[in-house]
Amino acid sequence: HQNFNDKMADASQAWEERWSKSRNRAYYFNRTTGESLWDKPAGVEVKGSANGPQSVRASHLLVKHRESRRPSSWREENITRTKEEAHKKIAAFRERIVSGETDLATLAQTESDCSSAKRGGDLGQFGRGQMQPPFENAAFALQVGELSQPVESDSGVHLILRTA
Ligand SMILES: O=C(CCc1ccccc1)N[C@H](Cc1nc2ccccc2[nH]1)C(=O)O
Repeated sequence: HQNFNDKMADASQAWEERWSKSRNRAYYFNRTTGESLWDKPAGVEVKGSANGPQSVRASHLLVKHRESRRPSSWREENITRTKEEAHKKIAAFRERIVSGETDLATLAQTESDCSSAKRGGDLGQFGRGQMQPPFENAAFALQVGELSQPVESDSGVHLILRTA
């Protein structure tokens, strides 16, 4: 049988992050003891579950176009650019971010066609099932700090930065 110290060692390795659909927030579950905590337990490493993270935090810059689900935004009452023109704009924005000339949060504030522009594109933390599938799949595939390639959704063309 395991002595006390071994049992404690196992329990400290067993924390994993999960997503509460009811509360729309992450929580922490210990697979060894079965306990759940809302706050991240201090001083222990929390693994994403085996199949990737349960939730991510991301910011994005959206360029809408004439085929967007809602071709209007705080920036532009009636958006008429073509999808091709939107891709050109997004590619140019991505180049400026990758070159280090600016960053996504700064650009999103003036250029993003999403209301999150005011918050530097920050969408907060989200779990699966909340965002449009192409956006969700791209965001969940990013490492923390990684900038996506251009991503198309029904809303338009996005650049996504995973922040947590
Ligand atoms: O849906 C929203 C609001 C998103 C939001 C979430 C959390 C905080 C702030 C904003 N805005 C749409 C544009 C839009 N479409 C999206 C699709 C996926 C992710 C973000 C998106 N933003 C629009 O304005 O048409």
